[in-house]
Amino acid sequence: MKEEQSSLLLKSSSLFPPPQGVKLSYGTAGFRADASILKSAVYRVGILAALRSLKTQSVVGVMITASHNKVTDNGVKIVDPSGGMLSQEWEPFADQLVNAQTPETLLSIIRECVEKEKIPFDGVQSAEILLGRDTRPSGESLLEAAKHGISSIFGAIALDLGILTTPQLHWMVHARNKGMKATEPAYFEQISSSFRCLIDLIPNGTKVNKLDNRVVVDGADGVGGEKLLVLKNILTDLVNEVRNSGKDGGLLNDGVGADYVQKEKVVPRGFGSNDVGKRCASLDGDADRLVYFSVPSNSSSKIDLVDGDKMLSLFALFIKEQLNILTREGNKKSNNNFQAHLGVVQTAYANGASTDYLKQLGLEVIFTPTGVKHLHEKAAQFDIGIYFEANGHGTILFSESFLSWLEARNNELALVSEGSEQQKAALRLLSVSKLINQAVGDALSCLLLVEAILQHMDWSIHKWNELYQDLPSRQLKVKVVDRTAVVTTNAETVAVTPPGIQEAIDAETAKYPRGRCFIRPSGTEDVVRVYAEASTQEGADSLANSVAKLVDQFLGSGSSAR
Ligand SMILES: CC(=O)N[C@H]1[C@@H](OP(=O)(O)O)O[C@H](CO)[C@@H](O)[C@@H]1O
Ligand SMILES: [Mg+2]
Repeated sequence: MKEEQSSLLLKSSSLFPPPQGVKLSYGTAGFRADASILKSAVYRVGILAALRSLKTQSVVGVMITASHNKVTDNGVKIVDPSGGMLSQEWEPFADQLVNAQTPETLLSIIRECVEKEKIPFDGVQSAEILLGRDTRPSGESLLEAAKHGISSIFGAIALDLGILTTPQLHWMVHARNKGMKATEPAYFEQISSSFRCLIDLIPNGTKVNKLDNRVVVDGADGVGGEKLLVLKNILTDLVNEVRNSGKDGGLLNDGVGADYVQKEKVVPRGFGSNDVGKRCASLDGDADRLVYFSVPSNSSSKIDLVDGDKMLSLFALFIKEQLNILTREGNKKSNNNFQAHLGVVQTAYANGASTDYLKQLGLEVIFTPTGVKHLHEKAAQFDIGIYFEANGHGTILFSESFLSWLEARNNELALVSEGSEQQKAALRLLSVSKLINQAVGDALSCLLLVEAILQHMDWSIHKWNELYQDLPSRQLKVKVVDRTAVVTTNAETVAVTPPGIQEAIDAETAKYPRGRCFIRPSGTEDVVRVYAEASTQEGADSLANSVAKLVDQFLGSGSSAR
């Protein structure tokens, strides 16, 4: 590393001293903490992003968001050239970099990484980083810190894209590296035109959302609400109303948003008994999660939740149907056949009833630890891989080889049987692959796909919800002295430490019919999470409470709270 580069790094890093006595770690989705202590971390992530871009000789992204967390929190994560999460191999380096106490240690860690990773670091190669942030008030100054980090690497360029949803930034990084247009209008154009294609391909052609039967969306008072209003202007018959759009002064994620709705199973602010029977949906604070819900007639605040597992089931059913049409009878004559391997990926938080349902459909179901980075990696191993977290974060990945086969098959069918059911099925799958975000779970594109499939099936939200009945479940958070004392294995379903806790959980679980329970340390909050399922709600609640007490006993003081 040249002398000028080293002194530039020493000088600029001295402007961003790390907070004393704080250790941050690159958790489930990057660094997250109270925004007031994040400047130094974000500055250093700027440096890291520039190094990653040099290493991969591609465009990378930096997103400043704390998603569903409270408005005073913020966070930062890197988007890899593929549009996915930062390669997990680089996470330890991110931790070291962010926790280095002095500019000199920081410099020596950078030097080590440059050497180990053989990063072309001569100031000749250039790095390019796309920057985005959500609507948090702290976002602007944190974004400036990221720019400082980037510009402390010679030849690195930062492109500030302003306020974006997290999936928009992922989509743009993916698009840029594929040589496609990576702008917000290009994003909206792609998702809205592929949505229109799906609608045009609805059997018998005619169904369009009746005006009084359009979805009502809770925007979590965040960036998703703002962007959905843009989409509403492009697809005028899509959404009935966007509430909590962030424009009317409501506080981000405060009694609103997908996380609140999914975990508390109550209506978000601004919804109530007037909404009985309507199809409602909720985005999270950075619009990478989506859940649906309806308000039952006997209640003003309780909801019937349609979560990520149900979305996964709906998508799986639709894709499977299209694949069946494409490969049935008349098709066998074609020399151009392909047995597409369709698989689904879930985490331990998936409702047990959803897993049973997916297996009944004949699908291969794989489990990974929590966090999209794990699910995405597994889903990418299928020709078509669908992954969802129960909280509504997920997408459908199509392999390059399947897509090229599909394009060729579609062209072949267009010649021999244009407009046939087979060709329509091919076109539907092609449209889904363009509509659904190939980089990461995306609430806006998932909303469009759900809306298109419900119209295709001519299903109400109730009919969709009846695909299977969720097993009653309960989630709790327990504050403990040191959550890292909990170490898990088997896709987080078994706690290896502290010793004896798993046996105690098993003994408790065995008391409940259809009981299932696990604990794990959160990667985004300073808590241990408890998840319990049982055949009744009382059972699930009581199992979760007993296990929360065990966590308290084994891990030291803290109060358990929902
Ligand atoms: C139970 C739960 O919902 N956990 C969420 C939450 O992670 P934790 O590590 O559980 O805090 O935030 C992650 C990032 O948004 C998301 O991927 C994950 O599913
Ligand atoms: Mg989110």
